[in-house]
Amino acid sequence: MGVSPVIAIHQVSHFFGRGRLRKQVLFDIDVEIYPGEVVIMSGPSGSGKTTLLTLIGALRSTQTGSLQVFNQQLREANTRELVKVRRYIGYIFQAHNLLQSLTARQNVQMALDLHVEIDKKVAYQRSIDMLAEVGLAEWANYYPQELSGGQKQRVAIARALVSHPKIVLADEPTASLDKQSGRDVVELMQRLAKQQGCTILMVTHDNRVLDVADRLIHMEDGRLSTQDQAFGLPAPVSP
Ligand SMILES: Nc1ncnc2c1ncn2[C@@H]1O[C@H](COP(=O)(O)OP(=O)(O)OP(=O)(O)O)[C@@H](O)[C@H]1O
Repeated sequence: MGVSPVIAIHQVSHFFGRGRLRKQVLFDIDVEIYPGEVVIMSGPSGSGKTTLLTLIGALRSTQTGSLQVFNQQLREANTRELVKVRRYIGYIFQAHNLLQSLTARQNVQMALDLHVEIDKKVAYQRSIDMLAEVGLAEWANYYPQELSGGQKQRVAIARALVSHPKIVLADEPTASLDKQSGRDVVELMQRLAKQQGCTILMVTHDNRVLDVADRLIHMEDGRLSTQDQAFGLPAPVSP
């Protein structure tokens, strides 16, 4: 028996607006993503990448087709089911949306608040350890405005990974970072994901980081095309 996909999307379309303003932004999306894969999605601005990411993240309702995450069908799922799915997903979205009034450690620990089974002391220690993993041990008690862009992005990564999610969804995690910090951030995500065995789906325009992917997928005008291998190389022909 083969490994089952952690994300299975079949014939998913998406529409925004109503009546005359109704506009289709996703067309018959079909894709399966497997445990432990690092998948990078590229594509022009406005092509529908963020929309697809928020559907997979159970942050928006699936309107048509079938979208299964951890074998849970998200189309017509109720709030309780959606919340349950979200608990196993780490989100790294644009502008890192850290809470300015919380320290780096508190921002990270917040992600564990959903997990009532984790004792507060354990949550505290795990947050400190996770910050150390991303190279910010010394910065745990600093506030976001005291950190550089790259450091803030690393706090966001620590927050996304501290609960050991099964899936990490990242929307342009290297935006606003210089070349080296962008590289560092992506390699860090890749390393931590491999350590924790989680799946990463990352949207990026940044050609400099494509090589961390196991697979590239491309969105254009709401349609997804896939390539079997990173770098768009043709698949080897079997003898
Ligand atoms: N809440 C919304 N209401 C109406 N239209 C929307 C909404 N969100 C996105 N759109 C439209 O849907 C299309 C796809 O947007 P989406 O943000 O998914 O693209 P994207 O590929 O992520 O772009 P970018 O790379 O610029 O973030 C765009 O035409 C956008 O204007």
